[in-house]
Amino acid sequence: MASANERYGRTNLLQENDYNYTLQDVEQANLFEDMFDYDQIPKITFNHRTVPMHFPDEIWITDTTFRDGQQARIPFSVKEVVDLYKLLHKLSGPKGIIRQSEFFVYTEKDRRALEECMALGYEFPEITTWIRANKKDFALAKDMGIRETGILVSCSDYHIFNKMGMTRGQALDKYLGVVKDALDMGIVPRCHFEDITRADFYGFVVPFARELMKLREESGIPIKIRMCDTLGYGVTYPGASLPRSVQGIVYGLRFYANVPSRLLEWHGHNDFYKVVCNAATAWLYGASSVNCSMLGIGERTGNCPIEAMAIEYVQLKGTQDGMDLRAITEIADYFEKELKYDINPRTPFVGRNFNSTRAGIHADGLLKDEQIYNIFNTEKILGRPVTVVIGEHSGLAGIAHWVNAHFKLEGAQKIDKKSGLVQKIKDEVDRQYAEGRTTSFGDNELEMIIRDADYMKYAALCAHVANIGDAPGQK
Ligand SMILES: CC(C)C(=O)C(=O)O
Repeated sequence: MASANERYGRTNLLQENDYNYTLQDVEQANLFEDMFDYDQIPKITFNHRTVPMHFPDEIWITDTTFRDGQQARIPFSVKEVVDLYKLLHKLSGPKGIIRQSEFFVYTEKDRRALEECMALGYEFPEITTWIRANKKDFALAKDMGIRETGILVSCSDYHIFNKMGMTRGQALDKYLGVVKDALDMGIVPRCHFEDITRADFYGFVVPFARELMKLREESGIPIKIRMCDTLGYGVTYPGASLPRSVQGIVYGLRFYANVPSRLLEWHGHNDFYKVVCNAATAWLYGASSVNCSMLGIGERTGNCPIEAMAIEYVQLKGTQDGMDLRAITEIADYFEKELKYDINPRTPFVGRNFNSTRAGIHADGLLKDEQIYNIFNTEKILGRPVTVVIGEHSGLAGIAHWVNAHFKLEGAQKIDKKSGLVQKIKDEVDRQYAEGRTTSFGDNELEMIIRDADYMKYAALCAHVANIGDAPGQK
């Protein structure tokens, strides 16, 4: 029998360009120990090769909350999946910016959640699955009316040699066999290239992708490649070398393996704080799709937060394209209230304090013109008015801003920092700090201070809020 090197060699591959990288069926694993010496912090190396940007005409987001996200928490109930899926649909909008969401189908409960979401009849996000790579699971997905499914095809030697105990040739044979099974059943395979940022790009990743594109050509079925930055090693610095260069990976798959943008998807993790920038870079260099989870839940430090990429989409495209960004706030509320999930208060776009200030000097600016200290009109776009947290340094301006926002006072109703009520609140706040308090004031506490300082005024403020149909209380 021909060796893997011969089988996947030059003659066996598409010949569209001069760079016909062929499988290097090496005897020893290449673990890139110059970059990844396990006893040291990994290194970012540079070969100073830069690649051109190529922003696809159409970009979108896919969701992995119910797969990678769910793996890192107590499993969701069927109702929770359905509720969250409805919010994803709302965020997605009619153009399907949140295009797909992947579901497990292992257990009875998984399948019930999937069926209930399918029964909603939404076009977006399309429901896809993630399955074990065997014929039984393919049949299961097919029977449930699933068009596309994810399959694990780990591609670094850490996985091929050290986890699966195979050679690259054996791994390639196995993966192609599984993909062929999916194609035989008429299912679109989404190949999850696990650990691509530690894989031999020219010796395994590109030759494998070329074989997949050959199968795509033969079958007419669009085989997708998901580039999985499993441990978050990807970097976006110009001239950084492979396998860590995000733009290098995307460019290489497009150019050396002829994978079209619409079949390329980036899936990152946040181990080195780079997950959002890496995903945006994947878009900018030619991947149409980035894979995310709500609030970035997922293994270890998590996945790329879907809300971050929804906002990034608008920044890059200059349009919301039908997305309802207020769904971001509803998702955050659902996680906090229904799932009892703690969101770090500083988390951009969803944390309690993402648009709040404690500094009196900032509050003073906010009182004069909100734009001075708020990133954008967070009330209009996300349903999150800018807030002031009352602490030791909030000052009269901060307290006045808090009263106006908390009791929803507009225009002439607004109270000024020189008002007697504001002074009384400040006196009490100062008194408590002078007695040794160190924490900031909660909304309820401040309400009680107002009630004790001026009961009639407090009753009038509460009546005002009740009249405009909302209870007081900032997020
Ligand atoms: C299991 C794989 C596909 C994954 O999610 C990852 O690499 O992060």
